[in-house]
Amino acid sequence: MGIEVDNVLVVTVATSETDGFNRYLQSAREYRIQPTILGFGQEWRGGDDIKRHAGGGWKVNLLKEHLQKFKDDKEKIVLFTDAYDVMFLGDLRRITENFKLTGARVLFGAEAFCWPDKDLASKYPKVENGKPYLNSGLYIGYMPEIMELLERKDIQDTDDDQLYFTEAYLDENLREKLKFQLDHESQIFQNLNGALNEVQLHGDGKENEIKLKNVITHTEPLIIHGNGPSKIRLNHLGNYISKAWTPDRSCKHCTYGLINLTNIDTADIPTVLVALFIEQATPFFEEQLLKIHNLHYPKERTHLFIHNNVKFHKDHIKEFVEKYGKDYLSVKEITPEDEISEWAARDLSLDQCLLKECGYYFSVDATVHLDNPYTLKLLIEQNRTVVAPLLVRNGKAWSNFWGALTTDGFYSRSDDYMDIVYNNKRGLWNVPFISSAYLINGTLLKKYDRTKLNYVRSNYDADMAFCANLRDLDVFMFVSNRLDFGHLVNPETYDVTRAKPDMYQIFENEIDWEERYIHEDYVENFNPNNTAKQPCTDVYWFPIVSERFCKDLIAMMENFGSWSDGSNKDSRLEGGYEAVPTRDIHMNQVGWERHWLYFLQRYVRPLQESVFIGYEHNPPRSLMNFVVRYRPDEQPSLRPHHDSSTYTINIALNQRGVDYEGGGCRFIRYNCSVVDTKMGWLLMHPGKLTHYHEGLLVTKGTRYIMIAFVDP
Ligand SMILES: O=C(O)CCC(=O)C(=O)O
Ligand SMILES: [Fe+2]
Repeated sequence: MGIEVDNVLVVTVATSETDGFNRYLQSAREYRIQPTILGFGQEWRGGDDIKRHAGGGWKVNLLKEHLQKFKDDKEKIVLFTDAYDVMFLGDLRRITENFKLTGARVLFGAEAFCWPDKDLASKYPKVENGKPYLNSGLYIGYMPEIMELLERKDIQDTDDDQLYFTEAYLDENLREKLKFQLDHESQIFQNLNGALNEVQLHGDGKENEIKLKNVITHTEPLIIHGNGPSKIRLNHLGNYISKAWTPDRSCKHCTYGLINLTNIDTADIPTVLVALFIEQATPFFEEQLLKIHNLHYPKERTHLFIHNNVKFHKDHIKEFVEKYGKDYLSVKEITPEDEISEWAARDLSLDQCLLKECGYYFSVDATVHLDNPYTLKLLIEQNRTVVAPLLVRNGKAWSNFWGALTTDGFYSRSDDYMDIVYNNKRGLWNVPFISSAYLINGTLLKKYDRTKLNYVRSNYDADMAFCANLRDLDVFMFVSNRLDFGHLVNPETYDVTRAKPDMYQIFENEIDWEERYIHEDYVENFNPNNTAKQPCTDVYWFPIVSERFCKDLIAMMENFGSWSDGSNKDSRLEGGYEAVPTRDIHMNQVGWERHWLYFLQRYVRPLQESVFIGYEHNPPRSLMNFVVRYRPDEQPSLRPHHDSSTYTINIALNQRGVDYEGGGCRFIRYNCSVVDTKMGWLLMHPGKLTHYHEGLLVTKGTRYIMIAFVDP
């Protein structure tokens, strides 16, 4: 074709560095295109709102002025594009080749809507295929024709540029004279508005590039323009196209603009305001706080802002602040008594960040567990205006981002949502909604005050309002799953009217539950190099639950308080009679039976199967599940007996020598006692025939054990 790409002048207008502008530049760099940027650093003069196409005459005037010095170069080609909502998808050679093939001397992008004056639609020539109407965000042409078009008549800065070019195009004589055409079928220009269903992504393994195809016109557009309301879709496509993410699954745009905080003196590390929001009672909150505290980021560069709206968590916050508060640069605490709403508190936290001249703002909700202590550092190093770590409820598709939006701004699932949530795809994703935890660069807070950047909007909750505002400001929201950062706990069934409500969360938040309540050495029980401890014949001894479990279970029982009276009459049992009564409380009396049975199946059964080989009963059946209390002045011991079980488990809930003296379990046939029981360890023994046993005398204090008669 004989076109020198350096004879193409690529021009755009951008007044400031926005996320969209950075994306535009990155796409240009990807195809070795060097655009000239007009208007940079200036106040926008082209009318109210660049995005709505109203106005924009300034762009025409800037270009006209800029081209003066080139206007005698008749062979020069001018390619004009908008900037904030445009990406290059191919290089200048392909763009100019396709241009030449059209035979036009001036070629504008086409779109589905006649804008800004829809009454002009009837004046347009009919087209068979493709889009009929002119869009002025993307165009290309030879210098003489472009100049003639630009100089056709005066245009005010605030006049509408699209109307200006439309009028020229609708002038049939001029159209003929300038060989002025529209790219109806997107040979080069893809305006996205009104064409959302026409474009698809196709992986091209050979070129290791994901290509945009127009499946209606069967073309591969080379420049895309997210005009009007199609920006959200462009943001989505932009995660892939322009080699942002390649078919070999590498995230190329992830590494763009990274900064490095390693080897920086602490004094030079940017300050961060960590804003913590406790808006509803949330399980495993103590761990949540510790994970924030354990972030590898200097505390002397960290401000804390805490909005606690939940009385239940007051003590957690109090303890935390008392213990660690002094480590931080500052701590600001808003309590439930302050009665400040979520949106107001979030607004306040942004102001607090400004007040402290923070480098970054990091918002974290009570449900967020930052398991990766490098999260904050990594997010800062990612160097985006707004970036969230991907957080997902364990084993669920519930996450802290939305991949797409409905037209009224609510949740909609993008085609890649599951792949991202399950980490089938790893990368940095520009999405329309994030929540729960996100980092904001302090420069954004300086740029927009609380009239633009806030958490208030009717019908929207605080998060949705904030994201809607960010979208309106064309600020990108990225969510990253380049690494694992943490997870979300599920607060839905958390019932703080119970004593120790976290104990009840074994189903909804199993992994957190396990982390807190299962003995740290539990997995060692399955280490093939270990043989199970056997303090008496066929009595096995396993670490199973944490000290916290023991304490919480005792607290659940003592809170309930109605211990049985130790007589043979027991209305809780089917027969109403207990031959060998203890002072006890059954699991079902504290609403914990279902949980306990699950615990038996999940944690106890595998232990049983590992020592009593060949006996399998899944799920284990157990009707008698209870906590026993021994006291010298109440019931201090239990006479010899058999249990109605295939096997019995007996968990020590407190400590001999600390909480009580004496006690233990004696197996009479073997003349063998286990007295040095260990908190959180269980004894497992056959219930009948061979293991006739008794509970030994407690001489001082209180002994608690947890008993289950499995498979009676
Ligand atoms: O005190 C003990 O350890 C034994 C308790 C017992 O055997 C039972 O409750 O059935
Ligand atoms: Fe027993």
